[in-house]
Amino acid sequence: MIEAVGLTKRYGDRTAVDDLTFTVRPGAVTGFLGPNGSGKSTTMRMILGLDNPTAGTVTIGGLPYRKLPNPARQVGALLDARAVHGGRTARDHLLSLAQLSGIPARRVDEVLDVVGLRDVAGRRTKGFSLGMGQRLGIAAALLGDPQVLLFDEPVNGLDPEGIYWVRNLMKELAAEGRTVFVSSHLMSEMAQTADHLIVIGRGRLLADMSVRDFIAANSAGFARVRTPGSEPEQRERLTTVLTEAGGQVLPEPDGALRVTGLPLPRISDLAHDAGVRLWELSPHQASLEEAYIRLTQHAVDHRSTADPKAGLTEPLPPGAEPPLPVPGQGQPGWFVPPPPQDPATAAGAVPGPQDGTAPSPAPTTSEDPR
Ligand SMILES: Nc1ncnc2c1ncn2[C@@H]1O[C@H](COP(=O)(O)OP(=O)(O)OP(=O)(O)O)[C@@H](O)[C@H]1O
Repeated sequence: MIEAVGLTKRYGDRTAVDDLTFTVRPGAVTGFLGPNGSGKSTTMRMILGLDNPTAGTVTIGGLPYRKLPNPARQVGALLDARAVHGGRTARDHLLSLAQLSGIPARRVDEVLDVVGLRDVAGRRTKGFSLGMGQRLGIAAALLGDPQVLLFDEPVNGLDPEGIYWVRNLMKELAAEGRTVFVSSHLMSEMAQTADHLIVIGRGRLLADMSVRDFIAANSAGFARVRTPGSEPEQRERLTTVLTEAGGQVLPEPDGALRVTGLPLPRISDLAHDAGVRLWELSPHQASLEEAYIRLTQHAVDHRSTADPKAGLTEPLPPGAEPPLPVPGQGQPGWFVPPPPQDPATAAGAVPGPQDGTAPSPAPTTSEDPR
């Protein structure tokens, strides 16, 4: 188990990690998510004793990393797969790590098998592809058969087969009862790998909840409705009746209407009663990726000025609902699902700096299985 309490790191006047409190439990894959520069690597380095916190503490199994009796046997980490002596073979690299930590040499061949590098174990690592380097880094993390594993962006540079393999490996390690903490800036990746999510933005905690709760709290459903394009008055009439019936209606750039707050059969009945013909009435679900973008949109340091999503940081007029996205359709400024309506369903969501409230750790419900 990893426990951070009030963890803070400042570099000069730059606060990289800001008062983070969270727990990473065994038996689950915990995804550590945040935009570029949000403080994920800095947090991981502090967990591993490579950086000293400016304030707060972080412990592994109750002890700071540097106080662990035999850290390599208890904690394995992949931080930077390129941090390898290129003149050494993969086997020699792992052998030297094993010797440093008193790990038997036979374990090297075991981990080479696990990561699928046995056939190239005698090759110098400077000729390795990015994916082979990642596999070697993962082998090094597994060397001491540790109970706690940290992986910083482990699928970077991997092909689809490699990504699939890493995903399954993480799940297997967690199923064996290990603590698996994996950073990524890709929500789509984490949604498929992680059981639990810790989301940060500009070093601050934004969410600490299960993937299931995150989906329940952030996936928004909506209906897409289209009337005959040559009859704009039908579209206007439909907008009026749907709004009067309590729906929220937003025009889409291609002429369709996006409707929330009314079930599909009700939309159909209202259109029929108003004498409006429908050319489309379809259900849609806002994706988790879009929910993640909404959560972190005010915590992004670097944004392309040519990015059409830049529009989503524009403040909405008072009382206006943010428009909903259509998955897979590029529509400027239309990417963000609304926040969950019922605060009870958003358990674990932590107020972020964007709303001016102080962040606080999420309530935890599950017991430490160890
Ligand atoms: N040694 C350092 N000196 C000064 N600033 C640093 C140092 N290390 C990190 N930072 C700053 O701290 C912030 C957090 O960086 P960090 O690398 O932890 O983010 P990250 O979430 O891992 O980003 P990425 O997804 O891009 O890897 C950034 O603004 C970074 O520039």
